[in-house]
Amino acid sequence: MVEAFPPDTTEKQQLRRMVLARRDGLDPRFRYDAGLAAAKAGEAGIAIVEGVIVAGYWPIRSEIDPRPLLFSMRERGARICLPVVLDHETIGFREYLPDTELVQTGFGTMGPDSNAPMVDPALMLMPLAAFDRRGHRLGYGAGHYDRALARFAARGVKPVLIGMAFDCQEVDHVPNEPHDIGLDQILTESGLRSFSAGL
Ligand SMILES: Nc1nc2c(c(=O)[nH]1)N(C=O)[C@@H](CNc1ccc(C(=O)N[C@@H](CCC(=O)O)C(=O)O)cc1)CN2
Ligand SMILES: Nc1ncnc2c1ncn2[C@@H]1O[C@H](COP(=O)(O)OP(=O)(O)OP(=O)(O)O)[C@@H](O)[C@H]1O
Repeated sequence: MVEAFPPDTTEKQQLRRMVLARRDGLDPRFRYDAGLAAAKAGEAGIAIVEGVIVAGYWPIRSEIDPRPLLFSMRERGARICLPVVLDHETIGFREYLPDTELVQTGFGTMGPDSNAPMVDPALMLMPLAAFDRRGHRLGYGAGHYDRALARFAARGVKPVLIGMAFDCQEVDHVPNEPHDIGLDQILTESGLRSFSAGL
C-alpha cells in the first residue's frame, strides 16, 4: 500500500535524481572555478573566531569542493573536522589536524582515522543534493545529517548550518518532513545567502 511509505519519499527521490544528474553534468573546469569562487565569498562573509570548530566534508561524486575554504578558515584560526560514518545510521565528526591521516570512512568518503578525537562543530558546511529559497535541504537520502543534528540538539549543541552547493542545485521547492532541519545560509559560486528564520 502507498501508505507504507512516507508521503514525500518518491518526490524526494525524483528530485534528488534530477538535481544530481544536473550537478554530475557540470564541466570540470567550471566545477573547480566554482569551488574557488565559493571560497572567496565564504572568506568575505563568514566570520571566524580563533578556535571555532568548523565541520566540512571531503568531496565525493560531483560535490562542490569545500577544501579551499576549509584550509583558509584553518589559517584564520578555525579547527576543522570531517564527518565519518560510524554505522548505517550514524555519522560523527573527527578533528582534522594538518598531520591527520585520512582513511576511507564509508560511502566513498574520506575522513580522519579513529585516533582523531570526536568533536562538536559550532559551524557546519553541509553537502547536499538540492536546496530551495526557504533553506530546506535535501541530502542523499540516508538521513545521516538530520539524525546527527537531532543528536546534537538533544545535547544543546546547535551549530550554524551553511549548505554548500552549485547554483544549479537550487529548486523551487524541497518537500520537507518534520525531521528536516533548515539551513541558516547557502554558499554557492555566486555568493553567500542567508535565509530568514522560521522555516
Ligand atoms: N562528502 C560527503 N561526505 C559525507 C556525506 C556527504 O553527503 N558528502 N554524508 C552525508 O550524509 C555522510 C556519508 N553519507 C552518505 C550517504 C549516502 C551517499 C550516497 O552517495 N548514496 C547513494 C546515492 C543516493 C542517490 O543518488 O539517490 C549512493 O550510494 O549511490 C553518500 C554519503 C558523511 N560524509
Ligand atoms: N532525526 C531523525 N530521527 C530518525 N530518523 C530520521 C531523522 N532524520 C531523518 N531520519 C530518517 O532518515 C531517512 C532519510 O531522510 P531524508 O530523506 O530527509 O534524508 P536526507 O535529508 O536526504 O539526508 P541527510 O540528512 O543524510 O542529508 C528517512 O527515512 C527519515 O525518516
